[in-house]
Amino acid sequence: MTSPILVTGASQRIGLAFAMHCLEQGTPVIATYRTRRPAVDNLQEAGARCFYADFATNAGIDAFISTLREETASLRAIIHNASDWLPESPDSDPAEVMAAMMQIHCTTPYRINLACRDLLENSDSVTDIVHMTDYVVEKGSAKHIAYAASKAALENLTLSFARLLAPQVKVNSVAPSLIMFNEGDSEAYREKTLKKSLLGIAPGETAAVQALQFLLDNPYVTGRSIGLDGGRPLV
Ligand SMILES: NC(=O)C1=CN([C@@H]2O[C@H](COP(=O)(O)OP(=O)(O)OC[C@H]3O[C@@H](n4cnc5c(N)ncnc54)[C@H](OP(=O)(O)O)[C@@H]3O)[C@@H](O)[C@H]2O)C=CC1
Ligand SMILES: Nc1nc2c(c(=O)[nH]1)N=C([C@H](O)[C@@H](O)CO)CN2
Repeated sequence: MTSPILVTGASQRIGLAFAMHCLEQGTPVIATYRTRRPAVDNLQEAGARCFYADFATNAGIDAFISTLREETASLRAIIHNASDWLPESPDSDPAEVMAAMMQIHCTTPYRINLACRDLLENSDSVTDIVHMTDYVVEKGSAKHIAYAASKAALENLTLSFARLLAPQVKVNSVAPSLIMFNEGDSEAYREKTLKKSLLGIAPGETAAVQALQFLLDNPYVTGRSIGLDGGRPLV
């Protein structure tokens, strides 16, 4: 019996695309959502076990961990995808922005990895954790300072958990820059952002799905970050 892959934040975009990809490959999926969209119904109909989870509080994290442990005795992989891209703004409290960013991008993966490591180790084959970080870990961000810092913390978790869990569990990051725009992104923003990379495209979810599948398939990569950035560092 193939152990399931946990994908957090799977109600839309990259998380949804990877969850669907896993199901199409015949791999069971446990997916979390915070907003019940029609896509979650589609995911459920495709065979995923979908659970509500709001990681904004530690109680929310712990409630999901309890649900997960009731649901399965083993995991093939954990994909920490859930994320909020919060900018600094004049009407937001910097302390609240930093707390929210560290909660979703650092505390949530940290607590789930520690509480569920045995589910990954209860496997007769090597298993995986993947943290979805961000290109800005390398460069910082003037407009998403707390976000970038929290993703840098997540990147460091990759190093620590790779040390802690080897050789049974591989732990890596995928560090995207622009993958896909959000509804409401202006034409001016889109044009400006596309110019930030050598390849000048927004590749869409498939690029992220391919990177994630590469990490799950490759037996000799751990503690590393796969840059998914169209050559942005060279611009
Ligand atoms: N898209 C891009 O171009 C880029 C993406 N990345 C990273 O890749 C990953 C996927 O990106 P993308 O698909 O755009 O992500 P989204 O912005 O679509 O966020 C993914 C999901 O995270 C969930 N989420 C947010 N906050 C919480 C919370 N407190 N508790 C539980 N779930 C929460 C949301 O759930 P719901 O909608 O159900 O409320 C959302 O659907 C992210 O980690 C992102 O930072 C990095 C660089 C570029
Ligand atoms: N959780 C999210 N994180 C990020 C998103 C997003 O939509 N959701 N988008 C970006 C941008 O595409 C950026 O990489 C390019 O401007 C970054 N993080």
